[in-house]
Amino acid sequence: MANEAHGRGEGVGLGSSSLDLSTSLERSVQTRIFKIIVIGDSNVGKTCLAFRFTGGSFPAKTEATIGVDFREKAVEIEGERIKVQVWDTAGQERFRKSMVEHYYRNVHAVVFVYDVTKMASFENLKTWIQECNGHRVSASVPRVLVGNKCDLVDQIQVPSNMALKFADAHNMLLFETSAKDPKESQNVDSIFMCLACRLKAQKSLIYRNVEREDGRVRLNQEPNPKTSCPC
Ligand SMILES: Nc1nc2c(ncn2[C@@H]2O[C@H](COP(=O)(O)OP(=O)(O)OP(=O)(O)O)[C@@H](O)[C@H]2O)c(=O)[nH]1
Ligand SMILES: [Mg+2]
Repeated sequence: MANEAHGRGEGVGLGSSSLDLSTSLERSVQTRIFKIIVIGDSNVGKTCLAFRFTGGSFPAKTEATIGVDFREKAVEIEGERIKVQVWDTAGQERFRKSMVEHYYRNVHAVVFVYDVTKMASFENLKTWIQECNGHRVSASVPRVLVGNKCDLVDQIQVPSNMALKFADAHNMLLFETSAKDPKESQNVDSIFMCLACRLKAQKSLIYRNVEREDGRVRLNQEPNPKTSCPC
């Protein structure tokens, strides 16, 4: 595993000038990019989870996310180098409303987060799922549920069996973890790695056969042969 990148977007545009387009397309021929969005109430720990996965640590201080923060990490799965692009979204309505369309556009996987010490954040998952469905995110887009802040053992309000039932009903895997506890860091990694493995095993996203016609670059999508997902 290597390489971390980070940026902030209020107007969203990971690519930059058209001059760079050809180069970035060439690069995407070699490296697939999986866009994973992290959704949930404010203060549940979305930023900390994204930071733990991409940066390997717990941030000393966070502020409410405004718009979206992008973090990227290059990983290797079965010999293939893949970029996992984590879109860490704002939970607060006032910081997110102009951005929502961007979050869901071409998304490859969704991570729903609640705080195990706040029942309201679990109950609000229904609203987050509705929003996601309302943006025509296909049923084939993998989704996982993450209960964060498990280190606060004395304050847990959401029992595991309740979360598991909800996850089952929505066809999601459940991860209960802590962005803060260093012992949980592998568990946090496995949230994103599991999704990346599933995405790798799906058809999709692979761009081969870059063709140039009249100076224009065209990319053909090809199905990827099935690979096994470890989770
Ligand atoms: N104890 C504990 N605190 C956590 C954990 N994860 C995050 N926090 C704390 O929870 C607060 C909110 O964390 P953020 O990651 O900023 O929350 P967020 O979901 O990104 O919030 P918005 O950006 O407003 O949507 C911060 O004070 C973190 O330090 C955790 O696993 N355990
Ligand atoms: Mg945040």
